[in-house]
Amino acid sequence: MTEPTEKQPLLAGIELHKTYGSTPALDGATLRIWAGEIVAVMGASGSGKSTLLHCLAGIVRPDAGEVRYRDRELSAMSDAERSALRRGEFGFVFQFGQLVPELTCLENVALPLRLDRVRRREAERRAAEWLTRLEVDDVAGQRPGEISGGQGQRVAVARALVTAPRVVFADEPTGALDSLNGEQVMRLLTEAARQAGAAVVLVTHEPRVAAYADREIVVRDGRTRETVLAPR
Ligand SMILES: Nc1ncnc2c1ncn2[C@@H]1O[C@H](COP(=O)(O)OP(=O)(O)OP(=O)(O)O)[C@@H](O)[C@H]1O
Repeated sequence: MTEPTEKQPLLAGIELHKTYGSTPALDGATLRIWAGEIVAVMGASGSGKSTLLHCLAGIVRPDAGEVRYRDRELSAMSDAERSALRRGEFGFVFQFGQLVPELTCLENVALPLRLDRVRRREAERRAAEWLTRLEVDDVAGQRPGEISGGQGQRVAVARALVTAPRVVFADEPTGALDSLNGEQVMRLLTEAARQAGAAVVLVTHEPRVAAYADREIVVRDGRTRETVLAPR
């Protein structure tokens, strides 16, 4: 694969259309993500934000339009290739951390590495480093049911970043948190992603959360519109 350049985005969804039954979710949405940038996808409930994120991440196949990661078209990949791409290059954070309740926080963060056959000791060493970066090393030995929502989201961010992804998809990562915890999660998520050089696609309807991004895209009735190009 060629390196993304100034002229080539890392990830692009072009003229995406997606209909669920008779409900149009995307109606010609276009979004280009450049390496290392943080993009907020905003819009009203039901406007198509999550569907756009799922198409870009190769989770949902658009009815029309194309999604390109570097120089590869996702629809031309086999399911196995797409899931390898998601595991190797992408990280995910959702509204409710979706940590495995039976595992400790350390084991949760180490899990993606273990699935990639990294040996336990090495996986747990790297997981512990990420818990420290997200300022939740003190909950390493606890299970998700024993920690707060904010701590859980920080553990989920650590798990998303532990595999050194090129793109982190975050769908309302602070949606279940109060504003103080939400701000903390956003600060740590964006600092960690910038340090790691990962791009972030951040779906949110909160302007305060979107303020952490370099750029905002608004989705309305399944179509995208760029509003702000803020200098860093
Ligand atoms: N799996 C699905 N099956 C049927 N309809 C769906 C499905 N996913 C989304 N939709 C519909 O597609 C439209 C866009 O939904 P989407 O979840 O992408 O919007 P959103 O902007 O992320 O909304 P929210 O902010 O409420 O999460 C909505 O009308 C929704 O009801």
